[in-house]
Amino acid sequence: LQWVGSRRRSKLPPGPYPLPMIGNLVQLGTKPHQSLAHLAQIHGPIMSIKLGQVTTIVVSSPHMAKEVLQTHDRSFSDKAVPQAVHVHNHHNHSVAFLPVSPLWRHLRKISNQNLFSNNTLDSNQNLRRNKLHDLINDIHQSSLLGEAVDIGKAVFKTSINLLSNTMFSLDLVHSAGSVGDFKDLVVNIMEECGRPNLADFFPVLKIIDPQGIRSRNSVYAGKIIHTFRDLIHQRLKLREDQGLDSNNDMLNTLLNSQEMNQTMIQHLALTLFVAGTDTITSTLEWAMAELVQNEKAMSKAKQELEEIIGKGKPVEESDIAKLPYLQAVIKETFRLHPSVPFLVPRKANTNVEIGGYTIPKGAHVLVNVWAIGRNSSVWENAKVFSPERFLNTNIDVKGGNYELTPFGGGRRICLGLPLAMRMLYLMLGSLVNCFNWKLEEDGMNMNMNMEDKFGISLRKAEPVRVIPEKVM
Ligand code: HEM
Repeated sequence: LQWVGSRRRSKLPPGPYPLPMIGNLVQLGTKPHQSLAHLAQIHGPIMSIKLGQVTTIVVSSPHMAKEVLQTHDRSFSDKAVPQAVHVHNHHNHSVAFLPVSPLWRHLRKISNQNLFSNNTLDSNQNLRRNKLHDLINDIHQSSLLGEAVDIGKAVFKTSINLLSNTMFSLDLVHSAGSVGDFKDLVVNIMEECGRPNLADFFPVLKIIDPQGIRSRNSVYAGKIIHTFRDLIHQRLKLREDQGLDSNNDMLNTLLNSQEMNQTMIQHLALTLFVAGTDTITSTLEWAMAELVQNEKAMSKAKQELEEIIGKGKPVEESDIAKLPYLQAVIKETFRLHPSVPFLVPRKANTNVEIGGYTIPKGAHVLVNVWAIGRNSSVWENAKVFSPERFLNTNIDVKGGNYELTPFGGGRRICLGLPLAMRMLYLMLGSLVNCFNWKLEEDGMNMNMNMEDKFGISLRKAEPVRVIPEKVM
């Protein structure tokens, strides 16, 4: 491994330079977002690290993020596809990993039309309302029993069933008990994709798969793909028996599309389910963790909800625009705990000059949004959870404010952003307005472990377990 430094006007890689801190090298494997943020404080907002045959550029300032995501979007719009994704030919089918190409455009368009456009989302609000009510009922049952709720599990069940209803018109997870299996598969996939893999840096190791990452991921992804394959077969049988498909869902549309075959549908579903469930779950876990420890923010959020929609009621999508404090809580959660801390790594498709450096063609480019969110020259009291900082600003998360880009930006911006935002507001607002919460251990909202765990996404290392009390 070579630390090749961050000198201005240098053509990268000019090194090698000695790595400044061995501790950081060790940490690179387990907490790369933190150690690279630390190195950025010393070496500036653009760094280059060469491991094996791969040069990785890490940018850590809003200005550099803008260079990558907007100014040179075209040059950085392909993805650096990890070996972990080379399973079941997923890299050749997934909208998240395909290079910008006619197939990628088609998959984005068909997903937008059927899932994410404002018209579609407005027309299937009822689905989300129903799944939200299931969530509130589950939590109400726990409150009657005085049981703690594992927020991650509860939210994961809601997210996955919401997606499975939109796509397949059914609940994929029925009981709280069966959430674990599917959640474990998704979490394992994210962890394997984020794990440093020697085969990504030394191509000669690709066949050997020395850490077993590809082979484990093949098993996890295979299980999910089989589930979707069975669902597609059941639907085809139904269409054959009944002569028509009365389900008004995404599967119906995809099966009718000349441009999609069954394999493409399975991989699209895998991409959307994995990308969409882990990110939403971890964001809500962090938001609840911050709120239960921050009495002032929690009571302000409750007060706003009570005034605008009424005490103890679930949030409706039409309420969202009237809830600035809730919106600020979500933004503040994204600032401190972006669920995809480096975005999905990009790959330079040509030599590009940014900020005085030449990024070589083929280099991997990471935008450290975690570091940007905690940078004290960008944010006042950067370490403090304070939703108020967003109350009188126009900063939003839609890819135009480079100090806050949890969904990325440019043409590869998160496809699921419009759905994600609706789900986050609905779930967080309703959890806050329908229940009072205290920590499981002793009710003292002081000592929650706020350590994170890096996969490709950043989750809480320990689950958030909190005891609900129904608001009457
Ligand atoms: C809190 C929620 C979410 C966060 C923070 C998030 C974040 C991200 C990020 C950072 C990227 C990479 C963007 C870039 O490289 O510029 C991405 C891509 C993507 N996301 Fe999300 N995401 C979320 C929810 C969802 C949901 C709900 C879905 C779908 C159901 C989804 C589907 C996708 C897809 C398909 C891509 C790949 C797009 C492409 O490469 O063209 N995401 N997301």
